[in-house]
Amino acid sequence: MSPKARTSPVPAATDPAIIRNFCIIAHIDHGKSTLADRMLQLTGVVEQRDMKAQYLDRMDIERERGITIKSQAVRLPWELDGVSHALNMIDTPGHVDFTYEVSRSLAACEGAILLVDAAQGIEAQTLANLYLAMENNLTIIPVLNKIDLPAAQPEKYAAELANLIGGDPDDVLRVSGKTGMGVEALLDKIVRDLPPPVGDPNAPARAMIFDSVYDTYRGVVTYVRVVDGMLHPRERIQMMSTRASHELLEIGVSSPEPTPSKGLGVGEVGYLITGVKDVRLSKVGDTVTNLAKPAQASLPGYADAKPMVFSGLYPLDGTDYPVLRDALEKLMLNDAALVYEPETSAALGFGFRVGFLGLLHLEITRERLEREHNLNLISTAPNVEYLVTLEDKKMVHVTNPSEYPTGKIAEVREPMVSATILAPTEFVGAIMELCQSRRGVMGGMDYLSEDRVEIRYRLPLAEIVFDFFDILKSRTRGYGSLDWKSDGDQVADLVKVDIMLQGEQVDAFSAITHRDKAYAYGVMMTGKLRELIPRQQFEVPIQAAIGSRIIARESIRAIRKDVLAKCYGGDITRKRKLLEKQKEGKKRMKMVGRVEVPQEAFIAALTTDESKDKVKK
Ligand SMILES: Nc1nc2c(ncn2[C@@H]2O[C@H](COP(=O)(O)OP(=O)(O)OP(=O)(O)O)[C@@H](O)[C@H]2O)c(=O)[nH]1
Repeated sequence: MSPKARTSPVPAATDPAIIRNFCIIAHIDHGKSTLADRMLQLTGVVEQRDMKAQYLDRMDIERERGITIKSQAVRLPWELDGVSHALNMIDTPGHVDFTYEVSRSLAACEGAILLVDAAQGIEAQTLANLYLAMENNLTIIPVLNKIDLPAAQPEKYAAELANLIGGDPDDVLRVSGKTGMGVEALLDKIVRDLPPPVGDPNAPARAMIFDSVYDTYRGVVTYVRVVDGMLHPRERIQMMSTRASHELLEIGVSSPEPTPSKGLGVGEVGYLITGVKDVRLSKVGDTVTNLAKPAQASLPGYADAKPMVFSGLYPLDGTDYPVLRDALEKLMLNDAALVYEPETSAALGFGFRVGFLGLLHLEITRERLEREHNLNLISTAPNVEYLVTLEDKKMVHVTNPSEYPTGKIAEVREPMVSATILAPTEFVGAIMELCQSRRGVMGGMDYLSEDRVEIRYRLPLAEIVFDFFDILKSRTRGYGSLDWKSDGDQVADLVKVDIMLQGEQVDAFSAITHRDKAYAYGVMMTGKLRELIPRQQFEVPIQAAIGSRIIARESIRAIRKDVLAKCYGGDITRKRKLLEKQKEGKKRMKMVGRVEVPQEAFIAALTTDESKDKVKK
C-alpha cells in the first residue's frame, strides 16, 4: 500500500480514543532521528522534496554533529482499519548529558519504542532509558533497527531484548530507518498496542509543560501535554507553580510546522504561545490551567536539571565582556539547565562561572556562544561542585578552585555517581582496573547474554566526567558503553593545588584534586607551562604547591629579545616599525606579576583534550 493511502487529514483530535502518544528511546546513534524522518515521510507530513536528514534536529550544531539535543514533538496522522489516528511522536536526545530531557518527554507519553541497533545490541543508555520508561509506566514496543546492515544480527539481539523486557523474540519488530523497511508495520503496532490517553474532558484544564524554547520571532514556545480539560486560544491561563497568568495568543500542534488549532483537549500534545520572553516563566514541569476555572492540584512535576560541571568562561578580548553577558542571558532563555554568575580572575579578567550538565553540554554551549555571538572564549578547566565544611562548622559550596577556603577544613565532600557499563565479557578485567584506578567501588555485575556483561560501580563524579568515557572506549576497543546518574556525595581526601609563576599565584591554573593525584597534576601543569610561556628577560620559576608546600617546580630561563639586533645602521623608521610590532604582540600578553603570559598559553594549558575536538560520546 502506498504511504498516501494510509494517511488522511489530521482530524480535530479531541477524541482521546484516536490519540497515541509515544517516544522513541535508544542508545546514542542507534537511529532514532532517522526512524523519525521515515515516519514523517510515510505519514505524509513532510513532502518528499522537503525531506532532509534529521528533519527534527533544528539547531545547526545538532545537524553537524548528528546528535539530538532538544526534544521535539510532532503529530503524525495514521489510518488503521479505516480509522484516522493522531500519533504524537516525541523525539528525544540520547546522550547522557541530556537524560533530563528524556525523562520529561517520557512523562508526556503512554508508550515508548525501545530502539536497538541490530548490529550493536543493547547498550548502557538502552538500559537507562528503558528503566526510565518503566518508572513512568509506559507500554514498551521493542524494535530492532538497521536490519539492512550486513553486520546485523537480529536473531541474537531479539533474544537479548526479549530476555530483558520479557516476551517472545518473534514479537520484536525489525525495521530499517534508512530504507523504511518495517516502518509501516511499526506505525500499525503503535496504534494497536499503545493505550490511548485517559483524562477527564470536563474537569478544569491541566496541561504539563515538557519543554519550553525561545524563538526570536514568537517569544517563548511552550510544549504541553493536556491531561484533563481543554485549552482554547485567547483565554487566560495560569501557571500553577507561580500563579502568574498569561493570555494564550496561539495554541496548536506541530505537524511538523506549527499549525494553530481551535484548542487542545485531553491527551493532546501541542504548543502554546503567550508572549512571555523568558523560558523560566514557562517552566518545564509546571502545570498550566485555566485562570477562570483553575484546577485544584497541579500534576507531579519533574526534578530540576542540576548542573554537574562548572567552568569559567572568559572573553579573549576583555572588551567583549558585555557581549558575553548578553549572549549568556539569551542562551539561558532557551536552556533552563544553564546557570551562571559573574566571576573575576586575576589572570583572565572578567568572566562568568557557568554550570553545565556535562562536558558535551559545556562544549555545545561554548560553541553556540562563539558561533552565534561571534565571541572568542577561554574556558577554564572544568570542575565538579564540592561541599567544604570548616572546623567552625561553616559550609561552603566550591565550584571554582579559587573559592577553596583557606581556613581549617573539617571535611570535604564530593559528588558521587552510580555508573553502569555494558561491554563484551572479555573486557571485564580492563573495565574493573579502570574503575578501581578511579576510586570506584563495585556494586554488582550481571550477564545480559553469554558474551555481554553489565557492570555497576559507584564512582566520584570528578573521576568520570572528563576523560573516563574515552579511556573506556579505547580499553574496550569501542564496544563499551557507559551511563551514569548522580548518587549523593561522599567524604574525600581532596586538596587544592596552586600554580605560581615567579611566586605569584595564577588562579586560573589552580585545581582541586584527590591527594594521591595532586603530584601528577603539579608535574603536568608546570611542565606544560614551561613549554607554553616564552622566555622572558629574567628567569621565571613555575611552581606547583599545596598550601605552602611546593610539590613540583620548573623554570624558564632568561632571555632578552632584542628586536633591533638585526637592524644595523640608523634607519629610524624601520626601527620604529619593529618596536611598534613588538608592542602589538605584547597586547596579546596577560601580565602575571612581571611575567608576560600569551593568551595561547592559557588556552593550551586549560584545554584538556576532551574539551577540545570532542564530537560525540
Ligand atoms: N544502515 C543503516 N544505518 C542507519 C539506520 N538508521 C540510522 N542509521 C545511521 O546511523 C547513524 C545514527 O543515526 P541517527 O538517526 O542520527 O541516530 P540517533 O539515535 O538519532 O542519534 P542521537 O540523535 O544523537 O541520539 C546515522 O549515520 C544514520 O545514517 C538504518 O536503518 N540502517
